[in-house]
Amino acid sequence: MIPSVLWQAVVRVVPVSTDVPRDPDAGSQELVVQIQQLDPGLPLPAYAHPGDAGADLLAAADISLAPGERGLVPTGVAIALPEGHVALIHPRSGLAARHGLSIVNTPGTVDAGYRGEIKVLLINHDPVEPIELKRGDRIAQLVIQRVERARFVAVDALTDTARGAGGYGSTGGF
Ligand SMILES: O=c1ccn([C@H]2C[C@H](O)[C@@H](COP(=O)(O)OP(=O)(O)OP(=O)(O)O)O2)c(=O)[nH]1
Ligand SMILES: [Mg+2]
Repeated sequence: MIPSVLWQAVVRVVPVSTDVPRDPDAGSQELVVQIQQLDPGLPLPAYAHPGDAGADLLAAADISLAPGERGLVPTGVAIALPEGHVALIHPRSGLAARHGLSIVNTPGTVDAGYRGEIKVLLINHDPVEPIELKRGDRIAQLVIQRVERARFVAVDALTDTARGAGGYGSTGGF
């Protein structure tokens, strides 16, 4: 039996085994992701601040959305995510708050095996005002995460939990 303090020390020094490429100059937080510029005139997606979770995606075309209208907007980039990762396309809160701009399928899912152009399915939720977007505008943000793949095992009954089948407001609300 290893004492808890010693066990924690052991856990801390054991290197995590991973075959995901990492930039040796950028510390362990940065994952290297290959990106193809399908529209070389546009800057690459970028993080606005250190520590940001999302890299801003740019519109590769002008687009006008009438109230309630949606549109599939090209971003001019394709990526090759390392296996075991996903890129999620999230709305930008500023555009949502100011203009009612969101994403129909939020968050959009970019699979590790996808090599096509990343596109953003925008929607104008404003009931009155159209939204005019210009090529180069930052329209969404890409959050890259590790992801698990499940092996689904069929069983007759699931394990018991405190929540059980309660949901959809089972704990109350306002
Ligand atoms: O907002 C999005 C959502 C998806 N994709 C691309 C990447 C993703 O890997 C692929 C398929 O997306 P998804 O699985 O969500 O769509 P589907 O309707 O299930 O299509 P498919 O049958 O091709 O999987 O389309 C985007 O570029 N933007
Ligand atoms: Mg799919």
